[in-house]
Amino acid sequence: MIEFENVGFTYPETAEPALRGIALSVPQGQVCGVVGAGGAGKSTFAAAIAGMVPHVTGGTLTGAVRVAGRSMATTALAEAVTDVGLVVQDPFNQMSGAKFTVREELAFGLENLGVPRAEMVERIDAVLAELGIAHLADRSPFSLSGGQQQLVAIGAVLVMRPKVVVLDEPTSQLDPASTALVFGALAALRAGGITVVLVEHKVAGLVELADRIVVLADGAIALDGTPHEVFTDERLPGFGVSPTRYTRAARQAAERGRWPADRPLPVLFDEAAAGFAAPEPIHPR
Ligand SMILES: Nc1ncnc2c1ncn2[C@@H]1O[C@H](COP(=O)(O)OP(=O)(O)OP(=O)(O)O)[C@@H](O)[C@H]1O
Repeated sequence: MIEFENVGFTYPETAEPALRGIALSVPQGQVCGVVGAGGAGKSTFAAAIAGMVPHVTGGTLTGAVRVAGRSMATTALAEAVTDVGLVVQDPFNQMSGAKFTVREELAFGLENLGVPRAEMVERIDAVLAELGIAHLADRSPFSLSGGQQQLVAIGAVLVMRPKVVVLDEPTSQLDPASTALVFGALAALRAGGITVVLVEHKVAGLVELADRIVVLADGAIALDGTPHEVFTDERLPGFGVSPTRYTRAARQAAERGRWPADRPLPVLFDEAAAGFAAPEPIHPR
């Protein structure tokens, strides 16, 4: 669904490329998490999938980024929105600012596309139900919590029925309760079979949601694997990404012979609890 063919990108008036030699293929329905240190290129990578790089940023893109077989470099942004939806950190900035209710906010992009009224209502009702925000339909978007606003921003993307949704740190400005709302919405997207690319620092949520994790470092792919492969990889801290506290604790325990040798290191609490509760290995005297 998403193809990067040896992609490099340099912002205007900068010397160092922000992306280098990126080659990857994200199949339809996959949830791909993206992590990496500050400045590693995560936002640039996300923006390249949505065509903002290079259409909005300018700069020099080499190689090809394709979504659903279409090259994003030659697809007009107005057309790309039906293929890829982009959700960014700050929900406030994503509001049209012109609309009085959540329902009208969700109608905004559809009106621009000229979608017939009856279909608009159908699409909006379906998305409100999917995200569990039907009760907010007649509220002003500006009266909502940050988490609710982010759900509206995700909803505004979903009504366009994109094939791919890209989210760049959608929870970074949110408190734990709002973060939980957004992760709930992402789980609904996942269940709906949509292809998702999620740049996210909150590892516990990411590990539960993602099928795959890509680690970016200096604009290149440093690691690419399942959440367990990547988050238990000893090289991870070298790329500026911390393993979870459960992996760290179990690794220390393993060094002291106190983690079952046949058990993979845990990433999440439940796996750690199960490993620590396992019977002590019997040491021959
Ligand atoms: N508009 C821009 N113009 C010039 N350089 C930019 C621009 N945006 C980002 N960069 C540079 O490109 C590189 C990658 O930045 P990017 O924002 O993609 O990284 P990131 O991994 O998302 O970082 P963070 O986690 O801090 O958001 C960095 O060196 C950054 O300084």
